[in-house]
Order: sequence, then C-alpha cells, then structure tokens
Amino acid sequence: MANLLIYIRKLHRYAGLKLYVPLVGIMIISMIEGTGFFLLAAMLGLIGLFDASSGAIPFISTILEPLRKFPAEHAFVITLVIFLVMWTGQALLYRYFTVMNDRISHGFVKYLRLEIYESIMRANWSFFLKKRRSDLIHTMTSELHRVNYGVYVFLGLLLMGLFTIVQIVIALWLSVELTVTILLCGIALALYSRKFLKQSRAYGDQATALTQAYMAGMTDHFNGIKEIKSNLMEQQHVSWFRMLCEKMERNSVQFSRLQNRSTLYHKIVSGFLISLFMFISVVFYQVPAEKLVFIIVIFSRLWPRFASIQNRWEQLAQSLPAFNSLIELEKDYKAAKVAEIQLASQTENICVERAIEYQNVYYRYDANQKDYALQDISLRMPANSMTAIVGKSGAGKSTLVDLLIGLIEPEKGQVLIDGMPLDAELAMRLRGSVGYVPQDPFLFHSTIRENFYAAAPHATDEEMWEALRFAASDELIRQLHHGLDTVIGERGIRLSGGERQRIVLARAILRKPAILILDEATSALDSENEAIIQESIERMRGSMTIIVIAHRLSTLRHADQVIVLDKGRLVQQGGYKQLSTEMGGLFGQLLEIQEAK
Ligand SMILES: Nc1ncnc2c1ncn2[C@@H]1O[C@H](COP(=O)(O)OP(=O)(O)OP(=O)(O)O)[C@@H](O)[C@H]1O
Repeated sequence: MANLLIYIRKLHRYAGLKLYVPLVGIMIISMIEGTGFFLLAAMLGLIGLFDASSGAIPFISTILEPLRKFPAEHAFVITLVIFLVMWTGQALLYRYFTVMNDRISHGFVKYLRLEIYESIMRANWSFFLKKRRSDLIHTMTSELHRVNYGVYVFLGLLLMGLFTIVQIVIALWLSVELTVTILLCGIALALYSRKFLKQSRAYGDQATALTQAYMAGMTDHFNGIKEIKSNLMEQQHVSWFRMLCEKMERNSVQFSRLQNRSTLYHKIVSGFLISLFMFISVVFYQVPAEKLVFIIVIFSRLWPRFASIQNRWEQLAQSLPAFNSLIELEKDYKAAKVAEIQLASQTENICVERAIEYQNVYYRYDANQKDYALQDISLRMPANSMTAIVGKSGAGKSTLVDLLIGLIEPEKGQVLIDGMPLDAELAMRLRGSVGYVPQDPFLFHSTIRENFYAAAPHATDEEMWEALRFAASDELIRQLHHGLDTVIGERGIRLSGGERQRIVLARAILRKPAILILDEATSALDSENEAIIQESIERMRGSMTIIVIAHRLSTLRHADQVIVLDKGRLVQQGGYKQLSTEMGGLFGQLLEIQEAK
C-alpha cells in the first residue's frame, strides 16, 4: 500500500490541482442526482400517486410548494422539464469530468514512461549487467500498464467513495435507522471480504512472475530462433510456451472467479437484506407504501456501490505487485545513476593529448566472487598510437576497453586520461570522442542514413560515402536499390555478418573519433575486405588513438605496441616483432598455433 501512495504522490506532482477538479465535479453530479431523486418523488406526489404532505419523505413539501402555484397539469410538465434539464446537465458534466480524468490518467502514463526511460538511459553500465533486458521491457510495458490501471482504479475508488458519501447523506436524511443498518451490514461484509483482497494480491504476484517469464522467454526464443530451428528444438519451446500460457490462463480465470465469487456474496446478501427489511417494515412497523418504495430505492442505490467498491479494491490489490516492481526498478536505477551529467551531446568532448594510462587496475564483475576479470593492470597507450590487445577468450580484453570507455569503474587502481583520473564526467566527455565497434555490432531497424545520423547527426552524404569507403562497404551500398536510404532489417539481419561489421565500422569512423576502438571488428570479414580495412586503418595512424582487439594476430602486424592478457593479468607488452620472438611468451605460442593452422 505504501508503494501505491508513492505513485499517488507522483500523480499529485504531475497533475497538481487539476487532479481534484474531477473529484469536485463528481461531488456536484452526485448532488444533482440526489436532487433529481427528490424531484421524481415530488412528481409522483403531484399526480397523486401518494400523499406528499404526509412527511414520510423529507424535503418534498418544500419542492411542491412553488409548483402548486401552477395548474396541476402545468406543474407536472414543469417538473418533467426541470428533471430533464438536470438529467442532461448531469450527463454532460459526467462526460466532461470523465474525459478530464482519463486525460490525467493517460498523461500520467506518459510522464511515468519518460521518467523511467530517461532514468534507465542515465543508469550506469553495471545496472545493465545485472538486469535482464526482457525484465526491463516487461516493467516498462505490462507492469507500467498495470500501475496505470491501479492508479486509475484508485482514482475511481476515490470518486466512488465521494459519490457514496453523498448518497449516504441523502439516505440518512430519508431514513437514519435503515441507512445505519445497511452501513453496518456493509462493514460486516467488507470485513469478511478481506480474504478476497489477500487472495487478489497473491494472484497479482503470480501474474507479475508469469508475464515476466513470458517476456523473457519470448525475447530468448526469438533472439535464438536460428539455433532453435537448426537444432530442431521447436517442439521443446512450444511445449514450454504452452505450459506457461496455461498457467497464465489459470491465473486470470482464478482471479476472475474470485471477483465473481465476491460479487455473488454481495448479491445474495443483498437479496436477503432487502427481503428482511420488507418483512420487518410491513409486518412489524406497517410502514406506508411511499416510504417502502424509498426503502427499496435507497437500498438498490447504496448496496451496489458497496459491491462495486469491493470489486475495485480487489482489482487494486491485484495490481499492487506491479507497483512494487516499478519501485524496485526505481531503487535500482537511482542507485546506478551516473551523477548529474549532461547528455553527451551537451558536453564538450575531450581528446587524448598525451596518453591513456591504467595504474594497478583491478576489476571484478561480482564483488562476492574471488576471481577478478582484471588484476593489477598497469600500462600506457600513447596518444595517436595503435595498441593491440590480445589474449585467449575470457582473458579480459573487452573488460579492459569497457574500463576505458567508463562503462565500468575499477574496483582498485585508476585509469588516467592525460594524467586526469577518469571519473563519470570525464568518461562522458571522452565517449563523445570515441568510435567504438563492439564484438556484436548493432544496427537500428532503419535506413543506413538514419543509422549514420544516430552517430553523427550533422554528417553530409559526402562524409557518409567517405566513411563507407574507409570500411570497404561503398560498393556494397551502391549496389543496393535505395543506396543510403535502404532499410536494414532488425539488428541488420538482412546483411551478412561481415557486411554488418563494415557498416558499423563506417558509422564509428563517421564520428571522426579521437579514439577508435575495434573489438574483434573485422572477425567476420573475408581476407580481401579485411586487407582493405587494414590499409584504411594504416592511413589513419598518427591522427587518432587506435585500440584493436583481435584474435587473428596477423592483422596486428602494424600495431605500435601489443598488450597480452592472460586470465586477467598483463603478461607481455611490447612491439609485434619483439613479442613474437620472446622465448616462452604467450604471444609466441598463440602465433605458433595460428600459423600451424
Ligand atoms: N557481464 C559479466 N558478468 C560476469 N562476468 C563477466 C561478464 N562479462 C565478462 N565476464 C567475465 O570476465 C572475464 C573477462 O571477460 P572479457 O569479456 O573481458 O574477456 P575477453 O578477453 O574479451 O573474451 P573474448 O575474447 O571471448 O571476447 C571472463 O572470465 C568473463 O567470464
């Protein structure tokens, strides 16, 4: 419940006083409705259906007094017209305030979406290392939707509460004993129905876990669809999916059954109470007919409200776990927030003038584990030189680069840029000068041009073609029907691995980076294209700091220095030639293995 209040406060922050306008409006509407009820009674009195002067129904004689000045048939028509005006006015007001309420609710979703998305975008890399992407998508879609629904239900409850209070006041005016009895019965039933709320909450928890598994499964399966199909694993996945869908269906049916059960109880109790009142009123108190009619009217108006309130509480209880998910996510991204740093485009980029240095750097992905991904790394990469990082798989090469980009921070030791410690702000400014091609290059589902604009918003066509030439992909793009305006599929799937690598390389170059980082960036290329790119990189030497991670050691021949990592430690460092002749060194061994192939 505390989490719900957090969101109500957020809603207040978002909507301000506007939030209360529909509430006041609904109060007015319920008062009009109440007055209409008296007017209807007056009308019945006018046509002589009952004795309006008996005082059985309060307020009636006050309404009738001015009407009696008119002839009976005119008074009747006047009453009808007043009733119609009030009815229509009430309907119009109801529409107005409901639309206003809906607008607030939709605006609030937009506000939440933006708040969460921006915060996630500003979270540091460690946040993403810990989170499953499908969980983030799940929270941002279904859970956010449930939170909005919960807030909507809560506002509805508030409105209904106000409406009911007005109705209770009117009912009290008509008959204190009867209203108090109905209220007591309502309270008793609400106490009994608490177990439904608890159960609704449990179904809500289950729904969260199931939709989370659904989203995670879908993401995994579609990402790995090629492996699934090639290894004939479809049936296995369909069975898993069927089982999950059955659980989701069961969860929804159970919740719906629960809601219907509580509605059923209300209906049965309602029938029982109304019979009891009628019996007592007629047999013991000989209540007049007109009052009896009003007993039924009060009851039929008040009791369904209790049922409806109960129903909404259950819906709210079912959506509470979604509030918890969002609050948990909020806690995580707040903890992972990268100080108050301007977005990259608003900061001044920095270049490396002298050198990048690592001083006794240690890094672990999990502070609870004893193994370090990098241990005691000290090295220097001079500005505008080319440094190659080699080592077996899992040696720590990508981790070394992630530390330089500032995606992760050393547990011990420090990274220095021209002697300045790389803190979050410096990392952000440095990233503006970095062209980075990761192992698994990513292209947005959009045109090549749009993909380029994402990296360099002001790039001209000429610059784009120049970058494509650098990456040996200009011919490839020229052959495409729409050239730069060709849409490339999701994650560039319509391109081969090598073609994708070349376009991502072109995108990195387009930024005119001061530091170019290539993490296995040419691994999928044929030797011809690789040679073209090697030449291009060669031409760039001296104008930017180049860091290359490669398993194919022959491509590193031109590097100014080679850094060899093994199990997170720096084991060799020097020129290519020097290391290849170093006796017993890991580099020599790796070279030998590759040459033997
Ligand atoms: N997100 C992560 N969470 C936990 N451990 C990780 C994570 N990423 C990498 N590691 C571990 O850190 C170590 C270094 O990984 P890293 O990716 O830097 O190696 P690498 O030399 O780049 O390997 P490869 O050549 O296969 O890409 C490995 O033992 C790896 O298992």
